[in-house]
Amino acid sequence: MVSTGTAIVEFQDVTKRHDADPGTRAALDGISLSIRQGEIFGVIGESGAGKTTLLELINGLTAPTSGSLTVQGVDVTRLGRRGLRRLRQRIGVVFQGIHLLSNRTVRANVALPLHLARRTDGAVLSRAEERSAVDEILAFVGLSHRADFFPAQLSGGERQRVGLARGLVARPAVLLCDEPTSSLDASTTSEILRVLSDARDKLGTTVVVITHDLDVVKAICDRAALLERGRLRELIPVVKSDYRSLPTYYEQVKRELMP
Ligand SMILES: Nc1ncnc2c1ncn2[C@@H]1O[C@H](COP(=O)(O)OP(=O)(O)OP(=O)(O)O)[C@@H](O)[C@H]1O
Repeated sequence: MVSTGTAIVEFQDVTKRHDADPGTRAALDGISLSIRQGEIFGVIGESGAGKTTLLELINGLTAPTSGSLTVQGVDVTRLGRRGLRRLRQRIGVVFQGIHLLSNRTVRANVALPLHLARRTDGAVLSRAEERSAVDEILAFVGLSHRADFFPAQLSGGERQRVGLARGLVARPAVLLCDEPTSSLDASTTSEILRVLSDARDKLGTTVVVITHDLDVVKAICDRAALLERGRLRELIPVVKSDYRSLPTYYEQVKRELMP
């Protein structure tokens, strides 16, 4: 699926102050931008630029101090607790550190968002539907053979893919990812980028991804917002390469260490 051009997330003059003191710099200051349905949208900028705050606003984890923010046409600043819970069910998250439950299997970790939806809003899926949703998404991220493993038995890249499966299992309209490839080697990064590209192309998910790695932006993003000290410095249409053309780990070692 390609981007339809319809806005799915819209910031209008959004400012966020974490600190009530007007003397301190706002984490985000007068941000206006639209994220289009079906695109992979990068969020880049130096440490402290406001990237995580931007993601937390989309998810309703924190509220704007001023301005308006809509997700699928709904003004998130006007939502009560129940509305926010519903919003979060339509938004998958893969935050830094993943936080898998170490005493649960891969399958149980991935099923977690479905269980939470069941607890908060009654049974959404039957147990059989739930199991097949988990099986399908594990196949999608290439981890069917790890379903009954525990997180400690997995590699870092596999754990990250479990995090992506958990973020996608409820088939969210939007997937928010904070540094999904940090501290992964080149080949593992490529695997993660394939899953994100497939999520957009095959599941129609809109993906918003924070990254410090500009190769990641070039490989999968349609556009990227460059934040600087809380302001939108540039909105960049990305001239894409392809995640499959990223150098392998061996090629990187050769280039950097064996010139
Ligand atoms: N909960 C909070 N309370 C107070 N200040 C905060 C809070 N969260 C973030 N900030 C401040 O808001 C600004 C933006 O932080 P944010 O985490 O959004 O930046 P970032 O671009 O994600 O940084 P990094 O790349 O280091 O994760 C920073 O000055 C930060 O110190």
